[in-house]
Amino acid sequence: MATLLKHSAKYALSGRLARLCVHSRHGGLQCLQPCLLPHQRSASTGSKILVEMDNSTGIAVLTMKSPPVNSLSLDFLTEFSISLEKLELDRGCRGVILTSALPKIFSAGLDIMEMCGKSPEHCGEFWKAVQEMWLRLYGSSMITIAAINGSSPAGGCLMALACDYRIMAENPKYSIGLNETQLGIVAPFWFKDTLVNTVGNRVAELSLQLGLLYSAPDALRTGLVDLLVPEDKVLSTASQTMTQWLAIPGENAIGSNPRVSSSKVDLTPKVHMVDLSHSSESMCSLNWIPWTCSNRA
Ligand SMILES: CC/C=C\C/C=C\C/C=C\CC/C=C/CC(=O)SCCNC(=O)CCNC(=O)[C@H](O)C(C)(C)COP(=O)(O)OP(=O)(O)OC[C@H]1O[C@@H](n2cnc3c(N)ncnc32)[C@H](O)[C@@H]1OP(=O)(O)O
Repeated sequence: MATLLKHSAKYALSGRLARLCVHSRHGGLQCLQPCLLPHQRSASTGSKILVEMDNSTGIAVLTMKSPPVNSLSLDFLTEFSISLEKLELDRGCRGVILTSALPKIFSAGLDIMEMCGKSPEHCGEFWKAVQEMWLRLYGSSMITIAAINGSSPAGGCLMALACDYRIMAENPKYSIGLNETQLGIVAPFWFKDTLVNTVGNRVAELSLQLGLLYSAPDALRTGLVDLLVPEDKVLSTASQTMTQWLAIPGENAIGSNPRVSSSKVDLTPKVHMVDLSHSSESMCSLNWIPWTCSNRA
């Protein structure tokens, strides 16, 4: 199943990303600029994402750096998916740590401005980009660890949930959760599935119905995150954890598919790209998103 998803995700993405790459060669899209650092490290940075690859460990750190709150705009999501695809294609990269460069914020979730008074075409494109981000992260054959060093509501929480493991700063001021209902939105079924896979049915049910945002300690209690550590240890703990995970036989294990993360087998919700974009268009044309309505009033 994971292989299937991975291939279908790759198929779904390759056309779009290929187009974007061609586009970028003509200068229309932000280009990731490679540069070399000492100790077998390489880095590439776009305007919203920094990717640092350590070739000696096979671990890449993908740092979101889009002030003020790393909101998931169309540009952000596109750059994110391109960065992840590049790592996926790099046979030397075996693990990705996702973190934020911003103080106090991991990601504020979907960019509210992308959902205000936009055309159905833009909404469709935006929503497709949200799906692509999720497919790419959840279906990744690399080990993915979220180093959650700040608050992470809604789509930010989804990003973390799409990773294999979540380490959060033990700051009680930081919160995380799928709070969509508090905003008058229904979390799509694949948000729900991703949450259920992590915390189980009952916790997911309560979380979604009440739109709960959990403090870091409560997130640990419910299983929404796997580990709390002091804020200044989030990244180093993520690296140590990644090293442990990478020591588990995977690529060379008997009967395994190369680089397919076994933890994801049979857990993958089925997502149909066309169905979801279609629903986003109809929701949009119905002014279903409250921000859209209030902005037009
Ligand atoms: C029409 C739709 C088209 C297609 C979609 C189709 C279907 C969709 C169907 C369903 C979608 C359901 C899924 C939704 C998932 C989501 O992610 S919805 C977004 C939810 N996000 C939030 O609710 C986060 C809101 N923000 C916060 O809680 C806080 O800002 C945060 C804790 C992140 C940070 O707090 P703080 O440090 O105090 O900062 P400020 O609140 O002062 O914010 C600083 C500036 O950042 C701006 N900002 C905050 N969040 C967002 C955001 N999500 N998008 C864009 N901008 C954001 C905020 O306005 C401040 O800006 P300013 O300084 O005032 O200019």
